[in-house]
Amino acid sequence: MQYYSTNNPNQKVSLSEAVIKGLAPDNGLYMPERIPVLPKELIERLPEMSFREIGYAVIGALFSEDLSEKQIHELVDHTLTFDAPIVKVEEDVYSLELFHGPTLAFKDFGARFCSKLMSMLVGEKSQKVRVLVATSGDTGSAVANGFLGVEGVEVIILFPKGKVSPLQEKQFTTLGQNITALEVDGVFDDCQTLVKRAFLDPELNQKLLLTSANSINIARWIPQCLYYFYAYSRLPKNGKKVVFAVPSGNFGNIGAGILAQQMGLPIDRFVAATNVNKVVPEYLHGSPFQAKPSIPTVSNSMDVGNPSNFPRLQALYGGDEELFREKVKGYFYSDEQTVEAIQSVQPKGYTLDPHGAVGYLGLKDFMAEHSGCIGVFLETAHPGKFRDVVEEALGEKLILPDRLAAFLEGEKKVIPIGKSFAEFKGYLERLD
Ligand SMILES: N[C@@H](CCOP(=O)(O)O)C(=O)O
Repeated sequence: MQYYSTNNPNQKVSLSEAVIKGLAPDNGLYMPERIPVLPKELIERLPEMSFREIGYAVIGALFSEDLSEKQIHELVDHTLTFDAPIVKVEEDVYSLELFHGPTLAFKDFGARFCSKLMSMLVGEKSQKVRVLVATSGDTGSAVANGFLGVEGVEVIILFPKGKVSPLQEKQFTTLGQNITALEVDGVFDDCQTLVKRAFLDPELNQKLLLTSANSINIARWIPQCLYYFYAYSRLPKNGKKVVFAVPSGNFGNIGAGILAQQMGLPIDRFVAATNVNKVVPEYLHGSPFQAKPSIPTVSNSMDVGNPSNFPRLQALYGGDEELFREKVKGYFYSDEQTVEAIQSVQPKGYTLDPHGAVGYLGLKDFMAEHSGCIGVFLETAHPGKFRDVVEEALGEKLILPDRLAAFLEGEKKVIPIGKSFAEFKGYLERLD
């Protein structure tokens, strides 16, 4: 299978090149040239299959031209080491809990897959691989964890100073070893711009082997489709139309859901739910797409003003805006609404995190306008990662899972930098 750049469908590369480069040289995102459709019988059999069996079938359909069956099994086994249960919150409303991995966020799936696939494809390179990552909170910790101690790889994480939750920050600034955190005096979009410029800089690429573990890289993006298949297979549908509501920032997660749908998973619609960083909901309501500076919110992982994966969503709908707006419904919410959702759902016995709360609100609004649906919202991170916000909303202390509390022990180590590319480039040029 080859992968084309969203900026030029004729610009195609192999799986290996797409993964190692991360971003296409024309600044486009790589996309599979063909989306394989799974046989109907397989979709019908999903409820009898384990998460890993589903993984072998889905990843096999996408990668079997490039990887052996053994490699596909290794990749899936390495990735799916924890569950992604669906939990009933209300009648016809389910939470897909994606926080049971090592760093308690959905990014663990993609980060684990990405690190494994990269090590398979890079092989015994004599040159050190530098993984550059921009994070608004969760990607940083998942990638740091996924690549910690991997020989021949150095991870450089750029995060916006003061704009990620204290626990998220601890998760990627305390690890040491091959993980370095750069604290950028700016917003997430500045971090994302810096890493993208580095990938396109001829001098840097002459000297260093740079790649990405953000969802711009297909190795991070594609495996996120797996939990849509799994959740669908476990949902008691009772003949109702299935809707997924996805709290969205960089829009990779919802893109992976649309990929699953186009591979034959019978999802009726998607809800793209955001905080006040609402450029995509505005587009879905008919405005032209217009990137804007990001605004800090209580759901900080979604504080993205220029979502990287927007071109990928356009590509998935073949550039048909009408179809895109028909299949994906956009909603956005203020911090007050987010906090109210956390408060109103708690008495039902379920604790939302601020991102899941935005997804829940989007799902409820969609269901109020469309009858006969059953809905799943993605709980993208554990509420404990945002304990300041959640504890204040609920007026009670949260019990942190041990593996989250353990991060509090470490000492924060960062390199502060400004948001100019010259400064970042200077830092990279000094690496040996
Ligand atoms: N929400 C993200 C921002 C980066 O997104 P990615 O999916 O492209 O890595 C974060 O938590 O860092």
